[in-house]
Amino acid sequence: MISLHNVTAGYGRTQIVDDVSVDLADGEVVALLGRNGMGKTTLLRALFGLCDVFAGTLSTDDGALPMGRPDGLARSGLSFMPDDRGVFASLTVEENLRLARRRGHTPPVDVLDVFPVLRQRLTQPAGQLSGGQKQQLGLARAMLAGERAVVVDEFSQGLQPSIATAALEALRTIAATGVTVLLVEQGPQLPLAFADRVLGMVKGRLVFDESVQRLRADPEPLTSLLVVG
Ligand SMILES: Nc1ncnc2c1ncn2[C@@H]1O[C@H](COP(=O)(O)OP(=O)(O)OP(=O)(O)O)[C@@H](O)[C@H]1O
Repeated sequence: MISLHNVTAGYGRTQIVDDVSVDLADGEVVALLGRNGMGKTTLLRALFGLCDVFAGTLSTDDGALPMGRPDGLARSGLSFMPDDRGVFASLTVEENLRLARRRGHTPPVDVLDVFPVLRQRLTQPAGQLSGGQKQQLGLARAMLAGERAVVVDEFSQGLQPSIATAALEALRTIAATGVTVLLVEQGPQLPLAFADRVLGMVKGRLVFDESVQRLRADPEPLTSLLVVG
């Protein structure tokens, strides 16, 4: 279990994320949804120290995790793909992948099978990749590094639907080994097909926490969350 307690965060004096608490189970695939500007990215950034954290804690069953310390979280097996994808432009695809790999940890998927274009471009600098290819490299890196949790912002940005589906199938396989997966996604389609649970954010607060099983039967709450009223 990964638990966030009373996380409040923002930029400078501006508070964006407002007192967010949530538990994420081992092996669970959770989608964080909400309209533009509601604070989804800021919540993920808070965990990994990429904005100002005013209050809150992050913990697992084993104890507290160093919220806001990307190096400490990486050592604890939490990986993060930020919205700019977090790849090293001057390093080759192969070097980017090698740096993400954790010693002693082999994910249950071969990322080069999930993203075949990366195999063709192993020797190319990541900076020369297209936007969609960088997204695939960022996801591959997150999959390699996430021994305990994989956290991904703007999951399907720039991905062809078939690649997004392959990536989600891979993340499900990874989750089946007990890794927690948390994804920010724009639309409801992929979460409804692949996630276990949907969290909804409005104006920095989590206002919605529902199993996908229930949402498949009645998607109306999702529509209210995502459509500008
Ligand atoms: N670096 C920043 N400095 C100040 N305000 C920011 C910064 N980044 C984002 N914000 C503001 O924080 C609020 C929440 O933005 P955030 O990116 O977290 O939302 P989001 O739900 O992820 O939306 P989107 O899907 O558009 O990325 C917005 O009002 C945004 O303008």
